[in-house]
Amino acid sequence: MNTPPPPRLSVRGLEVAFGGLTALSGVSFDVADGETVALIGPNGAGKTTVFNAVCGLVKPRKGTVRIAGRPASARPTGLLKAGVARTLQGLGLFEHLTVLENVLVPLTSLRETDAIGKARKALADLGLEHLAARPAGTLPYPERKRVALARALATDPRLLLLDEPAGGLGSADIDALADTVRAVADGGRAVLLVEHHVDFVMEVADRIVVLDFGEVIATGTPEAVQGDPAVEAAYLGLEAVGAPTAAAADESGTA
Ligand SMILES: Nc1ncnc2c1ncn2[C@@H]1O[C@H](COP(=O)(O)OP(=O)(O)OP(=O)(O)O)[C@@H](O)[C@H]1O
Repeated sequence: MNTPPPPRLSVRGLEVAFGGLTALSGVSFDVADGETVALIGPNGAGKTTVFNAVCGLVKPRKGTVRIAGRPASARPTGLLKAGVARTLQGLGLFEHLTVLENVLVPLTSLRETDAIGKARKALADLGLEHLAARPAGTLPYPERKRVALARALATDPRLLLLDEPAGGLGSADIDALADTVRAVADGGRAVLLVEHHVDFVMEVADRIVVLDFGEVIATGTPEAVQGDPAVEAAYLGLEAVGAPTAAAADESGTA
């Protein structure tokens, strides 16, 4: 009998503490090849900490993170080798380098011509080729955000981690981003994203994992999660699944 291959990403029983604060407790979920999973939850729920644990930036007190069945590496080169790429909330671009040079940064281990070919293809895929020679810092925010995504995609990741990819974008850019994410997953890659933008999550996610106070309170399709009473309660009575703003949280606290 053939054993099925392990999931691209498998998180099991993750527990992370910062001093006396338990930021994550018993967090488990998988992401399969070709699947887009969104991690959502109110502010401070632990979403970024999950990302950081997957990338080895925080050390779990308990639990495991496996990439295609192997323990995840804590080193950037190890992650690259394991086919993991991540975009950052702060983008992390080198503002004085050109767009092309930024996309080349994770490709330094390749022969120069191969690296340039991959970088140019990633830029072309995201409609950025004409901006290749521009210093990244001179571009408007949506373009800079696309450069960061191109840099991650240029590495041909098997697992793409997106930290608030829709944040700060207008609706046209969000639609284009949704197309890109769908194309990435349709190409067989696994995508894990942290996102506050409800409509975007509902559109691109195959599955949603909802965190609250560091624990998974629901997992399922966007439709299932949207109607889950525990999720509604976590969002303090907001009508739909989404990130409560500070104002919304205050209002519900005084309601
Ligand atoms: N380096 C750290 N040191 C101490 N506490 C931390 C650290 N990083 C996160 N925390 C705490 O861990 C908890 C989870 O934080 P995390 O940033 O993962 O939440 P989040 O769901 O990503 O929130 P947001 O939506 O606001 O980005 C919070 O209580 C936060 O204050």
